[in-house]
Amino acid sequence: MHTSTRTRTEPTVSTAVSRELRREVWEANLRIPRAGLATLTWGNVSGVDRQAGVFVIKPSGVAYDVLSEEDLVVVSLSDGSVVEGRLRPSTDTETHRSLYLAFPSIGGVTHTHSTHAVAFAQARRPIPVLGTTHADTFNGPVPVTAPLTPQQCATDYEYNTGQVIVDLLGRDNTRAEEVPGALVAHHGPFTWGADAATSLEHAVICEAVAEMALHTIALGTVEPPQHVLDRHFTRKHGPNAYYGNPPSA
Ligand SMILES: O=C(CO)[C@@H](O)[C@@H](O)COP(=O)(O)O
Repeated sequence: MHTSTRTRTEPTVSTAVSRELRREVWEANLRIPRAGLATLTWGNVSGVDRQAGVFVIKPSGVAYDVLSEEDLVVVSLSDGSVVEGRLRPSTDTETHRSLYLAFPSIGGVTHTHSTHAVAFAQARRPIPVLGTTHADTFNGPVPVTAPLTPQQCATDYEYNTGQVIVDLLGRDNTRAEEVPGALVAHHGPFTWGADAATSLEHAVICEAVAEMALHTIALGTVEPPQHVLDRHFTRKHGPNAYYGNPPSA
């Protein structure tokens, strides 16, 4: 189903999730190709409604240019079953679910195969913090997991792909908030955030800092001063943040 020739279906009324969440997840998925983060259909975004106990995710293998809001699939957070939708959900659905279950404050997850982040994942190297662009968003290197074992691949492969990230972050929700993404070894980046749109934004940043890091490594790296990095992270996060303006301003 990689082609762009699927015809759009007529909208149906959804009952399992709000129109707002469905719209937000749909828009975040459309931003994957617009941000240059995916070849073909190599990326997916989801968003969770914890009160309803479900999350909404892109269907597997559907081209972004024909993806409709009604194509999205609603999945149970507790057991991964499809609650609503006529298409098969993303093959990465269980990875998203394991991240939602491990980190209670995240509201959205994005997975892509963006080129520079994948290069680090394939080299099995974390993306190092080399400057303030990185430190603005990630309070530390973007870490890389261990490769999955034969056992982890044989059973529950996609769920285990999430679990190696969860293990990497020590099952620590605060750490997941401060480092909102990780590289799965030989696979690629998963990022998350307070909602689907923020998880997508973190995927954009992850790719940008990976590209910058590769260029810096080619030139020769210099250890950045930690106090400058800390200053940048705290400008945007925590009680003393002062970056940006509220949407209403
Ligand atoms: O890793 C892969 C494929 O190897 C997937 O993330 C990517 O192709 C997206 O899959 P879906 O179309 O979401 O099932």
